[in-house]
Amino acid sequence: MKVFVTGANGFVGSYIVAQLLADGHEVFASSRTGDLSSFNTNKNYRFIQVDFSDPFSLHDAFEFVQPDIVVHSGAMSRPDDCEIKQSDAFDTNVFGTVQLLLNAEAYKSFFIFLSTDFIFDGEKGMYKEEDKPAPVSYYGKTKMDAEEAVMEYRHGWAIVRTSFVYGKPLYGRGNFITMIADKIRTKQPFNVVNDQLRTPTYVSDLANGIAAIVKQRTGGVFNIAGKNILTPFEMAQRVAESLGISDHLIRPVTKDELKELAQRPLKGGLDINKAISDLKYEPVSFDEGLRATLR
Ligand SMILES: NC(=O)C1=CN([C@@H]2O[C@H](COP(=O)(O)OP(=O)(O)OC[C@H]3O[C@@H](n4cnc5c(N)ncnc54)[C@H](OP(=O)(O)O)[C@@H]3O)[C@@H](O)[C@H]2O)C=CC1
Ligand SMILES: Cc1cn([C@H]2C[C@H](O)[C@@H](COP(=O)(O)OP(=O)(O)O[C@H]3O[C@@H](C)C(=O)[C@@H](O)[C@H]3O)O2)c(=O)[nH]c1=O
Repeated sequence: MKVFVTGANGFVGSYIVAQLLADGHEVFASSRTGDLSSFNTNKNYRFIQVDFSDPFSLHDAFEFVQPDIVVHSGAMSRPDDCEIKQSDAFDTNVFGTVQLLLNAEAYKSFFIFLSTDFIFDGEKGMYKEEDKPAPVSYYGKTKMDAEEAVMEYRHGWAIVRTSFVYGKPLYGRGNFITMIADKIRTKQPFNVVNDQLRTPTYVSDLANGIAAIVKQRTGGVFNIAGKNILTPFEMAQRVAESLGISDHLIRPVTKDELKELAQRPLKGGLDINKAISDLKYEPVSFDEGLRATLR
């Protein structure tokens, strides 16, 4: 299959590209800036630098690729940035997604969209696919709006909701786990929130789940996340145990003490039973994911 992947320079996107290449697909990786990967020796790999919120360059990219499948991972993915730069967040996360859908329509591409547990309000927790979105941040609102556009698409779509992705970056940005491991190793004082609940997702599991959807072209909404629910402080404690460091300076705080810019769902977390039954999704435990991330 010819697969067009957006956000390929990103933390998650780089793993999606690696997995699809390993599965033998022809991968057209795209990002706004230049290729950061070392995949260019692979005959099934091409890189296209394109801003998906620019209709003209995107039209040329699609005319060149004519993809069977689009995996749209690109986004303005930091909730605090989205809260303060809301027009940029809308242009990237909503308008950009609509531009991709309009171009995909011309080639009847199957469309896979990366979404988030941040579309929920965090009152209930452990959300199922059929639960009603009610975002508490502008980032979450842009992803909910983009989901609505994807659901109008007529040539086959899947929405992959995930949460708190972690792992060893290939070349994309770091993540909470790699950041906190550094604070623990270097004994830096750091306050970590202990009243938010998340289902941390090992990045290779997420890429595997997406690869299963690419292979089967299974339509619908899927929660692809980890199987354990923890607070970020509990995760930090597990990181310290995994590193065998007890004299670290990580301290628990409440979300009100942390004073994050964007509001985040208190009880996040995604129920993954549908992915387990429909996609044969089998995520590792958080401790297994940590070992792979920290080794
Ligand atoms: N990481 C997480 O914990 C979670 C992530 N998600 C979702 O998963 C997806 C991937 O997240 P993640 O890998 O962490 O994000 P990153 O911030 O690591 O990567 C985002 C990517 O999007 C690209 N991008 C942004 N704007 C544009 C644009 N206008 N045109 C082209 N490319 C653009 C960036 O390109 P460049 O670097 O070249 O500028 C970058 O490659 C996102 O949709 C995010 O919302 C959902 C839940 C949790
Ligand atoms: C910076 C900072 C964060 N934290 C906590 C807040 C948060 O719960 C956790 C992770 O913070 P981050 O800013 O890395 O991630 P955050 O933006 O909270 O994570 C979100 O990312 C986007 C893309 C999503 O879609 C969500 O699913 C979720 O993964 O760390 C602290 O406890 N102390 C700190 O000083």
